[in-house]
Amino acid sequence: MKIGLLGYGKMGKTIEKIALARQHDIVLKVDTNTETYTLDDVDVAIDFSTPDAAVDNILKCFSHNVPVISGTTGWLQHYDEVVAMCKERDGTFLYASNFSLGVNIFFELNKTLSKLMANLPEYNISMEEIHHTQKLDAPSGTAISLAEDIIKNSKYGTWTLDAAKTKALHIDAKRIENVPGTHEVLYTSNVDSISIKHTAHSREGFALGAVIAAEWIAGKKGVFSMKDVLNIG
Ligand SMILES: NC(=O)C1=CN([C@@H]2O[C@H](COP(=O)(O)OP(=O)(O)OC[C@H]3O[C@@H](n4cnc5c(N)ncnc54)[C@H](OP(=O)(O)O)[C@@H]3O)[C@@H](O)[C@H]2O)C=CC1
Ligand SMILES: O=C(O)C1=N[C@H](C(=O)O)C[C@H](O)C1
Repeated sequence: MKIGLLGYGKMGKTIEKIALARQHDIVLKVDTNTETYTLDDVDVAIDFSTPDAAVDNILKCFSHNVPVISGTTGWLQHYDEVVAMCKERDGTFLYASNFSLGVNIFFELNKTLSKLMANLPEYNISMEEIHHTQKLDAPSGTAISLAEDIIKNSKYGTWTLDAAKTKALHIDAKRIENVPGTHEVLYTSNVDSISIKHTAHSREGFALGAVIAAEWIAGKKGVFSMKDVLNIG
């Protein structure tokens, strides 16, 4: 498969390594030094760019009839518009806040735990996410996905980064040098605590998931998620 990388930073380079090992060709690498480029030779584009760049990159793929996988976070306020545009253009699109198999299992654990805890308001819920210091967005896209699933079954109507807002689900977003991505959900009552935690040891799990999604999506039309790819949940 001929893959185009829209974003050739930490993730783009990790994806390149894994895609080459799986016998794919990288025919395009785009970063801020790229002045113009064509998608003519690309079978599937993989966007791991920046919150400001992602929407234009994805729409450009729809215009050129190229299936696109996006893992860029921090642009989700435009998700519904992008989905509508994909349908209008009969395009192919898959977004995931986290492509790793482990986190997608963790998403299912989080949903199950939140349902079990739904009628136990004596537990306060909080979350922590830790990432490297170059990360542009906070909280992480993964933390937002986890929070949205918790909120559906809890006393909290929304999430917040502000610990003083005790009526909202607090997400503590920490930035520490070289941390690839850690997420924890914590339930605490007066008598005990329950927590679930996922720790990424490198970026390879995210990159492998994105390449598997690109392999899976080739030849398909529509809007998909990692649940479709992994057949879980
Ligand atoms: N969903 C998931 O599983 C994961 C998602 N992410 C997300 O992926 C994104 C990228 O992460 P990461 O690789 O660590 O970030 P980096 O900052 O290392 O890389 C971003 C890349 O995007 C490039 N870029 C900037 N503007 C554009 C543009 N207009 N078009 C194309 N490329 C552009 C940058 O160029 P230059 O190098 O010239 O600045 C850089 O190469 C983030 O949003 C992050 O949150 C990260 C890991 C996993
Ligand atoms: O920026 C990162 O590095 C990561 N971003 C994603 C997110 O925002 O959830 C996924 C992963 O945690 C790494």
